[in-house]
Amino acid sequence: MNSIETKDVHLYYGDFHALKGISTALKKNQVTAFIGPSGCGKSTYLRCFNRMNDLIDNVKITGEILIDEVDIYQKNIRVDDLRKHVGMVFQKPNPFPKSIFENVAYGLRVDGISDKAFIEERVERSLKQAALWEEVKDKLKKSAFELSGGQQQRLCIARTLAIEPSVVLMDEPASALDPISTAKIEELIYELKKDYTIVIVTHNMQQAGRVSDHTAFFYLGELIEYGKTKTIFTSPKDQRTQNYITGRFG
Ligand SMILES: Nc1ncnc2c1ncn2[C@@H]1O[C@H](COP(=O)(O)OP(=O)(O)OP(=O)(O)O)[C@@H](O)[C@H]1O
Repeated sequence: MNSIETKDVHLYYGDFHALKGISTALKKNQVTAFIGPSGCGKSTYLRCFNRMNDLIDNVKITGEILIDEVDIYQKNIRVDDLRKHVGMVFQKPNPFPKSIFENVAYGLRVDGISDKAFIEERVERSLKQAALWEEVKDKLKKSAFELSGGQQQRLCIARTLAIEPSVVLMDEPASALDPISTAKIEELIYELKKDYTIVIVTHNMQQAGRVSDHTAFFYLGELIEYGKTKTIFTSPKDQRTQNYITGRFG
């Protein structure tokens, strides 16, 4: 079953044609990695899935994007609801200036939930899912800024999970982290796919190889090749994919 399906997606930043007719079907409960040289459109395409590009002036998008069979660019879509369904984790951890607990509870409170026991249960569950609970359970009232970078990133993941999205988008989630924190995030991604569909942008090809089931290779705004990660890395069909994965450019 597919979680994300796109048909002939084009995106323009003003006159600049950044995405050139991208069609894909990304499977549910799988990890898909987007790879490709800098500036090829990976993040732009990822940001289409929760309409983050709406925030940028002068952007024009054509084509169709369905998430869990709903056309997310239809007129009657509420973007707030879409972003609950499609969560996002950014490159740099961006916790709020609040306690660890309140960071995770934030989305629930914004949603109008006030049941204390419910919130406590959901915060604990989300921190456990993000493999952070054991490290923070005795200091939930402390500021999120007291955590290490890697812990802050797992906190941001917990914050995203707390509102029970179906899809989690990750834009280079480990690129600002040390190797041990990176390994933790990778393990976590692997675990999370049981419950979520995950799309990750990464520059790190070993990482794509370790965490993803499917890989999409982008070049100059086009999707060049998409398939099982193993196949893309061992026997790509397109010469450009071959050149990229063997380090000949990018
Ligand atoms: N807000 C914007 N306004 C104008 N052009 C943009 C904007 N954001 C991105 N671009 C351009 O669109 C193209 C694709 O950028 P994008 O960030 O999606 O690439 P990327 O593959 O994610 O790159 P990187 O790996 O370096 O993050 C680039 O040429 C970039 O300069």
